[in-house]
Amino acid sequence: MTESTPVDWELARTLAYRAGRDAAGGAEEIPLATADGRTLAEPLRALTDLPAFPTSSIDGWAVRGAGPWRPVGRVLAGGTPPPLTADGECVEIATGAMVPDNATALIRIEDSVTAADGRVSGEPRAIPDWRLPGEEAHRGEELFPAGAAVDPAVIGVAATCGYETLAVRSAPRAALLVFGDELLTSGPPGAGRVRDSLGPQVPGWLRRYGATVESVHGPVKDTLTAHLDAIRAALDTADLVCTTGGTMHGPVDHLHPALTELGAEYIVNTVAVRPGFPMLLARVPGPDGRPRFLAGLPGNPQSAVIALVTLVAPLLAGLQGRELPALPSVTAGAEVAGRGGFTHLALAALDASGRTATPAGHVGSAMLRGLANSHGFVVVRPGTQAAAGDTVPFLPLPLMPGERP
Ligand SMILES: Nc1nc2c(c(=O)[nH]1)N[C@H]1C(S)=C(S)[C@@H](COP(=O)(O)OP(=O)(O)OC[C@H]3O[C@@H](n4cnc5c(N)ncnc54)[C@H](O)[C@@H]3O)O[C@H]1N2
Ligand code: MOO
Repeated sequence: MTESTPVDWELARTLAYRAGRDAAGGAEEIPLATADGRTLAEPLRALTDLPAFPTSSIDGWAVRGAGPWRPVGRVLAGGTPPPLTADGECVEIATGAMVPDNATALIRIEDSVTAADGRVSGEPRAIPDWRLPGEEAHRGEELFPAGAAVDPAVIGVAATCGYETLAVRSAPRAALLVFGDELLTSGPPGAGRVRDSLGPQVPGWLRRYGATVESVHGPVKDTLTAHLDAIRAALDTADLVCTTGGTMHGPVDHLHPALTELGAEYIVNTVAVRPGFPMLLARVPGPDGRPRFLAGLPGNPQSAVIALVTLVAPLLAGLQGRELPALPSVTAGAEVAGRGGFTHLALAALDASGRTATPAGHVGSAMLRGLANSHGFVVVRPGTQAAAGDTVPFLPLPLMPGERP
């Protein structure tokens, strides 16, 4: 039986993050439109001035000198206009069109009058109605550093600059193995059997933390041989294998013996956190010599999610070359008990302002109802407790906008 001293919760996050960062994957060049959710492997620099040319922001007239002006042509978006050659000339100009050389002002169509002889008069606005080259960015300027998350807006900026592809970190590949002969994969629970609630749930969390999910298998039979075979097969294609259940030392808990057999090295073996303390993270030699990781998530479903937010999220952040996110502070909406020498992660829902977190109900480690009604966890550090009104750290779940009322 493997006895170990639980690692402080903050330290466990840091150790998981560093392990990921030290093994961060290579870079790949992928089409821009497919880069959402990835991480920049190199700084993104402006390829040209932005805008790249003086650009009209109105429909109207580009004029030279004092009016009235004689129209000598028309310039539409996409064209390259000839210069205005003399004072008193103007061209009709469309929004987005390149402003001709020698233009001294732009006049909005609604601010202009065209006389019977065709000449145009009018007043330019006080704030010029065109955008100058380099107003948004200068050629070569760093717009986002390496390690920045790519989101739709970043993709938009890259497209504006003229990129077709982006150099991004390879997405970590994850696999999930569900242990437990008592688990049903269909129908309602009863007669000693429970439904597997982690096989269907964990892949979604892994994807939200930036991993691709290569395979999900389970329930894996409760024998050491079956565990070993399943872990070895998963390691063939995955950088990270997550297992659920079997983290303790019961008669059919085979994870620790399997890790010994595989020559794994513990990065974290049990964490001083409630719920979730039997969680673990190990480095396993991969078939190609590159390090692979195994995260042992406890079988109790809420504890499994706590292991994801505690160990797997930082590991994946590190593997993707991202920063370890700092925890925001919120106000506790009610008292949150401490857990002695352990950190307490208490499920809580944020109010509409996002600043006050009120502890949820139905938060037993075997329950998921509290999780599904929470935005994350209030963090109560060892030897402390939180009173209503106290400022406390908050560990958010990776939710999408609109997923909680
Ligand atoms: N003697 C002790 N026993 C236990 C302790 C302890 O300190 N001393 N700690 C408890 C804690 S805390 C946890 S957490 C669990 C962790 O156990 P395992 O990781 O070995 O998980 P299992 O024994 O396989 O399962 C525990 C529990 O969770 C249910 N389960 C498992 N997998 C799933 C799943 N995919 N979907 C839904 N439910 C699942 C399983 O049926 C058990 O009820 O150990 C405690 N015991
Ligand atoms: O991790 Mo256990 O409760 O702490 O379920």
